[in-house]
Amino acid sequence: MKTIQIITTGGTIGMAVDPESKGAKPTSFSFITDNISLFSPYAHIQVDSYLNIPSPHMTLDHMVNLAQKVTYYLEQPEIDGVVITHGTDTMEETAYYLQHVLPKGKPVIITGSMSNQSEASFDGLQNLVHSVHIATLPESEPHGVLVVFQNEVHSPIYMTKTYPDRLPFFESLVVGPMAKRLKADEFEWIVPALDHPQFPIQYLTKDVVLFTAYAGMDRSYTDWAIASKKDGIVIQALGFGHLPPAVIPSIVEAIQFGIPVVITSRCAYSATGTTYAYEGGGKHLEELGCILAQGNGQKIRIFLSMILEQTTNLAKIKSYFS
Ligand SMILES: NC(=O)C[C@H](N)C(=O)O
Repeated sequence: MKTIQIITTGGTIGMAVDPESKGAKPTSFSFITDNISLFSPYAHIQVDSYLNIPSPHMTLDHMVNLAQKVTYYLEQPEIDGVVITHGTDTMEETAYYLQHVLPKGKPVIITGSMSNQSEASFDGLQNLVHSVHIATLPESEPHGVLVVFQNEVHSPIYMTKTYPDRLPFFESLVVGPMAKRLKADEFEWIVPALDHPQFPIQYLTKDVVLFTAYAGMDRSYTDWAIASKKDGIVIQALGFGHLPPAVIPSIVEAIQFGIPVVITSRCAYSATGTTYAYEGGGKHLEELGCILAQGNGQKIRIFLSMILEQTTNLAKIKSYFS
């Protein structure tokens, strides 16, 4: 029988309705030990009640400390895999970070819930049992970090929270889920493990900001980023990666100051390209020294933060995005 280490960080899965405020707040994870018999067909579990915070409270420091804790457990010969509970709001950022920094070999699964423990629809127990099961499967091993939610298994590279209030909650836009749980304990593995760079970093010390472009945007956000000496700027630009002309002089200044400016798209199916040469078009932005990136803004921000721990050379930074 395999041993799976559960690490709690919080999220709705660790919440119940607070009688005073009548809203969901962090409570305990005792539902795990109360339901141990549901886990025992798959694995022996150990629970590290590490944190119980809502995921909007997650910081880069939390992610770094979590990665260190997960690494510690992965290094223990008696531990076969790790399952992390996490709030769904920023789950994609933490999952993406962990995927790029953790050693490969043993599965690491991230899960949570959309209903809290006071609701009849509480989905945390099911998601957690499925996650423990998936952490024991050899098919999970090449993937490294996976997100398990509502009978689907996702890659942190593509999964994103698409609906805050209804199914499917999470989707892997472009590729779809890596695997689906078809019925009791049967899985269909659909997409092979994806390639991605590994960063041998211990810390995230850089301050990278993320803006969304809009019709009529001016240079005030980017000017503020320059004046505040931010280490990097990511802009979810319009369409295929385009910006209003009023932003451009500030972008030029940022690049002159050595601040990398990374352009992604505010479209749900985010992609950028050099189709347009007009002022602020993708071709023009690239000529100015902007880096065109594929992926959503919140993940590109984590990606740039990791790269900046390795290099601040603009050409080298750009090579990570090719
Ligand atoms: N479903 C959830 O977990 C949402 C919650 N606001 C969180 O991210 O912590």
